[in-house]
Amino acid sequence: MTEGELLLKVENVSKKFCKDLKTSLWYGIKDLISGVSSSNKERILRPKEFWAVKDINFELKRGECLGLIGHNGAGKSTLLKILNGLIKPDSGQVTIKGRVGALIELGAGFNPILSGRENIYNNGAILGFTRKEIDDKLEDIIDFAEIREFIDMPVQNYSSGMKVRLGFAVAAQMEPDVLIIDEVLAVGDLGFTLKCFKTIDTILPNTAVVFVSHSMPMVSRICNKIILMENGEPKYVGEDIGEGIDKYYSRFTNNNSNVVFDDNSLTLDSFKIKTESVINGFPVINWGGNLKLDINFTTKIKKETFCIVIIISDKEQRPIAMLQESQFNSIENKSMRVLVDVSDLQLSKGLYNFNLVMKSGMTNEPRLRINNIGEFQVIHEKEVWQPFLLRATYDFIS
Ligand SMILES: Nc1ncnc2c1ncn2[C@@H]1O[C@H](COP(=O)(O)OP(=O)(O)OP(=O)(O)O)[C@@H](O)[C@H]1O
Repeated sequence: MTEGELLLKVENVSKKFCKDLKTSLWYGIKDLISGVSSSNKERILRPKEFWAVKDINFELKRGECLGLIGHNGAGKSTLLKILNGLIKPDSGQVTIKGRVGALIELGAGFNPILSGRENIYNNGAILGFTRKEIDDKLEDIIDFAEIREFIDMPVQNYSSGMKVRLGFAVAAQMEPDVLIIDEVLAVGDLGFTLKCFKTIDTILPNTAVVFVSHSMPMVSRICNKIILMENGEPKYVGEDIGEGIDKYYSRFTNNNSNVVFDDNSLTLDSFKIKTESVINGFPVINWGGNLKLDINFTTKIKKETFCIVIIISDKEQRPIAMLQESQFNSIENKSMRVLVDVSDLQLSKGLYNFNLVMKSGMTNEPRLRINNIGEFQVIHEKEVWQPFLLRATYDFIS
């Protein structure tokens, strides 16, 4: 076993499906009769057919983890099934060296009427282990899955979480060379998910992992390569996880700001993020640079003290930071302009948006709240997913 050894090679893999079953069956019969041998025919779409996976290429070495991301229906699971040999591609080739452990669909690979224990033996045998070898691993698998009480119950009576526990325990404890994991991990509870990530960290140096997920924090946590799929096609393939994730998020961005609350005591005229460059439609701020905002509004009531609150959220709408609040006194029907400056912005690389809240400085009651009022991206010259930096001083005492 050598680190860096090529374990998985995917060359020009494509798979087409048909949108309706009747036509699909008809094409199947036609193909059987005519014997589709020419690769040209395989690359042509007939009416109602579409590419679920199109021209995917990548290589994965021992110790590498590939994150496969994309919107619903992008073709990720189909590609995993091709890798696992469950589906034959229409064109292209998959070369795998060594043993494959896969956790693809809930309960897939298990016989529902057999018990958990019997299924462990079945799966082990499929992976090429002898009965004695499985005997030696059995206890570890049952312990890892934490389902000892239910190990002799038919798998069809297992809960979703129990199926995923058993599936991951078998896939990971059988020392696979290539480990394929679909979103299913999300079904496990937090304790089990954390345990799975710990296991992936432990086995990763000896394994090539392909990991499908919609959770970008999970992808950025474990992957060192990424493929973004869109309608079956690779939209980004590379080692800059941050760039792949940004491209994924930018597909879902909507520039419509969202007025959540408005009591008509002031109107927002404009909210501008002042930057020198714009990439892919987003204002760009260099990591450690200055964030400048230019906000214009008109106050409609007099003798009110307003408090301005600006919150920065990430693309999953989690609040990440809040700017220091500030107060101002209103004058009836008066336009006001406020310039905001935040220096040394050390947010991680990625896309962010602002929520703006104007509240009464006296009662704290909200007057106006607008979500997703402006988006920006933080970039960094390094290709790593830089975490949030906290300034610290170190006192070395000898
Ligand atoms: N057996 C099949 N017959 C016909 N179409 C199929 C079949 N399996 C998948 N598809 C279609 O292929 C496309 C890709 O599906 P796939 O399950 O690979 O997407 P995905 O990226 O895994 O999506 P999700 O994030 O929702 O799991 C979808 O349009 C789906 O409807």
